[in-house]
Amino acid sequence: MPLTAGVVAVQGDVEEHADAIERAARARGHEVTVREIRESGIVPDCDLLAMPGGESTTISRLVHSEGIAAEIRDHVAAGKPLLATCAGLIVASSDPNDDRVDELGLLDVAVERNAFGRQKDSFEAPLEVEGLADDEPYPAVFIRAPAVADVDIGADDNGDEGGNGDANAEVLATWDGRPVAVRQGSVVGTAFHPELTPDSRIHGLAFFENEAASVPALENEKPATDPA
Ligand SMILES: NC(=O)CC[C@H](N)C(=O)O
Repeated sequence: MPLTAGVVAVQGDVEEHADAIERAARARGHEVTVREIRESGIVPDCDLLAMPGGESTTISRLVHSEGIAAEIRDHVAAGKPLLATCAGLIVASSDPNDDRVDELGLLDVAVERNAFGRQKDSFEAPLEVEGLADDEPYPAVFIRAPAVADVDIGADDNGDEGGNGDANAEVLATWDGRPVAVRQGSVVGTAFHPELTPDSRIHGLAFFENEAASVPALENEKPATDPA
């Protein structure tokens, strides 16, 4: 059975995420169909989900108004993998430190928007990322990126449904002393844009090498831990 992947397509690098998902999946012997998500009704069919960057206030407004927010929460509650990048990480967090963002509360972390300042609007950094298929630094592209300000802040305090079960958020990578990649259960969040490099190891980590996430097994499968 081919996998179905969804990319939240209200804003951001939708095609680039779709390409990275296809590369990561095919390298592991999965066929994958990628669907763009602009309205409700698609997420329930998806095995994997990516929520791209863009502008977090806009993305959060649209995922709620289109009825996608509740479906993303159900997806995560079912243990299916979600990769949330840059503004997607802000929206997935439990505390965006900004009232204009209506967060999903899927990662028990607080974030700081635009944490790396104006001078460094965008930059590339070689990151050591825990859990990658090999030890090569990951070439991470940061664009007006957030950072994680606090890990494990517990359930969100605004009464939203969601949260991420009993798992703790763990830091997978830091830059400049600040956490920039985190994982909690089946959710991986990055402050950077893994879709903007040819290196699909972050997509591989989020979707195929995360033991806490459920992805349908391949038929006649060798274990999905085989590095690509
Ligand atoms: N590249 C991005 O996704 C930038 C995120 C944006 N600075 C925000 O706070 O929403």
